[in-house]
Amino acid sequence: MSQSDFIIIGVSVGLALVILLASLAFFGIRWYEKHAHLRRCANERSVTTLPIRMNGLDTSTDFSASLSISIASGASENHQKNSPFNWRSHQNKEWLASASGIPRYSYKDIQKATQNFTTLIGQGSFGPVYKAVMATGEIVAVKALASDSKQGEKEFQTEVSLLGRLHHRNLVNLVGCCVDKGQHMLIYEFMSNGSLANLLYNEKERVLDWEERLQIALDISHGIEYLHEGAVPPVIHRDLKSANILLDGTMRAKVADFGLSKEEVFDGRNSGLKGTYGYIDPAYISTNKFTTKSDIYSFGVIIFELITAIHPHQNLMEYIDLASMSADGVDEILDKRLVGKCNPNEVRRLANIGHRCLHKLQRKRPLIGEVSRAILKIKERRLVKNDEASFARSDISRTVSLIEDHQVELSNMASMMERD
Ligand SMILES: Nc1ncnc2c1ncn2[C@@H]1O[C@H](COP(=O)(O)OP(=O)(O)OP(=O)(O)O)[C@@H](O)[C@H]1O
Repeated sequence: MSQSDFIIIGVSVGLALVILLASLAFFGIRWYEKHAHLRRCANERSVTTLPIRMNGLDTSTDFSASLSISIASGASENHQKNSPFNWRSHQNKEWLASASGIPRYSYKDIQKATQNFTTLIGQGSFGPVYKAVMATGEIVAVKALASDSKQGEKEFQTEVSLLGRLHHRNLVNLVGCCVDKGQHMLIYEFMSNGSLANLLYNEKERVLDWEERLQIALDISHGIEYLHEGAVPPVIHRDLKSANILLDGTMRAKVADFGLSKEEVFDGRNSGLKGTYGYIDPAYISTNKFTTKSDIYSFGVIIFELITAIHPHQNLMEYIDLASMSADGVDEILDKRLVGKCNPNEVRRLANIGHRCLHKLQRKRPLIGEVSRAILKIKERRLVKNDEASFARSDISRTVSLIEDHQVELSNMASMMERD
């Protein structure tokens, strides 16, 4: 090999090495940039999908399990006490409202909108509820936290954090809040037809017909479906009951009272269990584990309230057990005011869904998506039947008009023959 060959080989190897090093450097930089970008995206995503923070402390440490609305546990209470961002501090209140994206109103705004708090429409465990007309003309409901309510303070915080990110047509929307002059108030869209409990049990109210009840069941189911399967992380309501279902001016139902579940006293002792007597999943009472299937149980109770108009405090469970003994057992417990005014097959189908929701084993209860589909099917069957009926009706009218045409032709022919 000549010297020039060595030079050529040397230069080639050198060039190849330079190209290799340059490529390595290029791909190295690209790889680093890509990963840095992914890390940035992941951080942004964790902020948007896990936006619930308590007292300035991120509560999103373990969201592998469903987030319950009563996240204000003893542990978080300790955080509250120890945190430099104690929620009572002014800065944190500002942060809470602005971070949740909920508009904040001053005490004066609310005072004016409620005509100096003279428009009382109800009283809950959270405090009084007022009807209000905001400066924009929007009609709203204002829940004022009773100043002596410790439980309410936690619930207020949960409600603002949670509802700031939850929006669905079957959830009562939080449209604002007020943290001013030592007062805490939640502002909701106004539900002019009040609660389902009032409509079912107040004799002064008009009777809800079967179609309305079926639609209400479907609306509630869609609201829960959004909480369990649409929200990230999933949300368990924990206090589903007919008093927490509100109806708007067109009788569409929405689920209300997130974060407002209260502790119930059992057997005279504070058991620490959350929810309302008559609606609580018995499996939760024995295991202390509240899952989405516990909400399903409470919804099962509401389904039977819709069918029977019997309140859970009036032995509803015993009636349900009786009804479960035969396929048409539910006919016996159907709201008297609906007898002869609804399709018994539809009632039985809805009762069947209710029974499945009330199964004593949580794992045997359906998921909410399945419940929604089953209720929708009842409504769809009716539509198909109506279509068939109208189709049959249109068939008859077509036949009648054909006969009429033939009659006209025959009489024409007869008159022609007469003429001939
Ligand atoms: N957004 C709203 N629009 C119209 N009325 C409302 C609204 N929210 C609550 N109300 C009415 O105010 C009353 C009290 O409601 P609130 O949710 O405070 O208590 P509750 O659900 O009845 O009971 P608890 O607090 O014990 O669960 C109810 O009669 C309800 O009909």
